[in-house]
Amino acid sequence: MSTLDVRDLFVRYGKSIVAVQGASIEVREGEIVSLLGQNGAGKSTILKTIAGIVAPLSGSIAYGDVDLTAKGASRISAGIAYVPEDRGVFASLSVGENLRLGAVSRRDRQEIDADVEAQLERFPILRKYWSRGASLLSGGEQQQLAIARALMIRPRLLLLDEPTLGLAPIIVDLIFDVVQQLNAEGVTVLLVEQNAVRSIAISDRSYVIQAPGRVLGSGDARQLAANDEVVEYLGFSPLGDATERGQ
Ligand SMILES: Nc1ncnc2c1ncn2[C@@H]1O[C@H](COP(=O)(O)OP(=O)(O)OP(=O)(O)O)[C@@H](O)[C@H]1O
Repeated sequence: MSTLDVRDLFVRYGKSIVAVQGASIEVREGEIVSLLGQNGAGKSTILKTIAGIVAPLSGSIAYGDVDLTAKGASRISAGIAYVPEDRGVFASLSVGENLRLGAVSRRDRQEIDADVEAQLERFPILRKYWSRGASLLSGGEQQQLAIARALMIRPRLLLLDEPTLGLAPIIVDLIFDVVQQLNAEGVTVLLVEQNAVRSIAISDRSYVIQAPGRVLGSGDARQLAANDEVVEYLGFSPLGDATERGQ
């Protein structure tokens, strides 16, 4: 059982911008956990630090017995895949080339082919546009490509940053469905989302993050709903009962 254990994380940009201030987060194997909060709360920075894109000032990040703050710690070897908010697809490459790039660290050619096929089954639009330049895809199609590419490392833990941001409702439904499907297949998911209602509904637990990068409260929908500060900050009760405020 590998648990992602983030403890007392502090992250600064430059000398003066404190983005994360003492956040501690735990994601147990098999869970869907979401990080919720307003713009600028520090959610993306927490995810980027776990993904190794940003270095923490202090604090520890461990996945099972792997110390992810150690120099040269490989997320890919640890089984961690990251889908950034900007999706990070290579605009000058085709859909197929982008997808195959996700397996660049692997040598098992036949299994890679099988995994490509599995992703094309999961996301039929990628089969349709296999040879098309990735820059020609819509935002929702690019998001599907970004998730499919991340899955090509066969992650045990998937980090998703705002996967539904700016997408049409039907694609938002598809992405939330995919997250649940992947979880049912055994992938642990840490999700940063603006869509707090949908995220809480599919998550085992959520962390509500308040600027600058502090955990205001955490737990399942019932526990969040019992926390007045969290309900006040979110502007609604996660249980959708009579305590609903402003939404
Ligand atoms: N590259 C950067 N350089 C300087 N400051 C940054 C940088 N990235 C983020 N910040 C600042 O760090 C704080 C946390 O930002 P972060 O993006 O982590 O928040 P967030 O909760 O993910 O918000 P959003 O939902 O808007 O992405 C904000 O004050 C933001 O302006």
